[in-house]
Amino acid sequence: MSGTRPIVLVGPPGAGKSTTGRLLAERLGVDFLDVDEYIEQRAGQTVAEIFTGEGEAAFRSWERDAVRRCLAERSGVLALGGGAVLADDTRGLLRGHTVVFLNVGMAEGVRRTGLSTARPLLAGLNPRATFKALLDARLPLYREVATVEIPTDRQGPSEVAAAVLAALAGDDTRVDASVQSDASAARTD
Ligand SMILES: Nc1ncnc2c1ncn2[C@@H]1O[C@H](COP(=O)(O)OP(=O)(O)OP(=O)(O)O)[C@@H](O)[C@H]1O
Ligand SMILES: O=C(O)C1=C[C@@H](O)[C@@H](O)[C@H](O)C1
Ligand SMILES: [Mg+2]
Repeated sequence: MSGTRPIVLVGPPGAGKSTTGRLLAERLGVDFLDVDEYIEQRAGQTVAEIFTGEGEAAFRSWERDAVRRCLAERSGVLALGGGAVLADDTRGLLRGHTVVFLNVGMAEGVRRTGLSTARPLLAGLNPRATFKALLDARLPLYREVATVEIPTDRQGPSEVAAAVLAALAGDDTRVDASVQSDASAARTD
C-alpha cells in the first residue's frame, strides 16, 4: 500500500484501535502504525511519562506533530491516540482520508481500560465519570472526521476487523453500525 493514504482509526480509549488495527493491517497485508508508539519512540518516553513530566498540553503538541508526519509519510493502517481528534488542525488534516471510528460505550470502555496504568487521563478516582465526560466531549469530534463508524461493545477484535473490512468494501449487509452505535453512545451504564 506504499504511496497510498493510510486507513485511519479513531475512537475512545479501549475501543480497540491498537488491537483491531493490528488485525486489520494483517488481514489487508499492509503495515500498522500506532501513533502513541510512534510518539514514544520519538520522545524516548512513554505517553504516561510525557503526561507526568511535561503535562497534557506538551503531549498534545507531540501528538499533533506526530499525526501530521504519519498522515503525510505512512500508508497501511494508522491508529491515532484517543484524544488526537481534539486538535482542530488534526481534524482538518483528516479530511479526504478513510477514517474508521471504533466506538465503545462507557461501561465496556471502562472495563477494557480499567486495569491499565498506561492511560493517564483515566487514572483518577472515578474512571466511569471521567470516561463519560470524555465520550460526551469527543463523540461529535469522532463523528465529524469519520467516514465509517463501527460499534465494538458486543463483538471481539476479530469480528470488529471483519466489520471494518466489510464496511470499507461497501458491504453494508454485515454492518449495522448506525443502530448499534447509537445504542452504545446513549448508554451510560
Ligand atoms: N472488540 C473488543 N472486544 C473485547 N476486548 C477488546 C476489544 N477491542 C479491544 N479489546 C481489549 O481492550 C483493551 C484495550 O484495547 P486497545 O489498547 O486496542 O484500545 P485502544 O483503542 O488502542 O486504546 P487507547 O486509545 O488507550 O490506545 C485491550 O486489552 C484489548 O485486548
Ligand atoms: O484519550 C486520550 O486522550 C488518550 C488516549 C491514548 O491513546 C493516549 O494518546 C493518551 O493516553 C491520551
Ligand atoms: Mg491504543
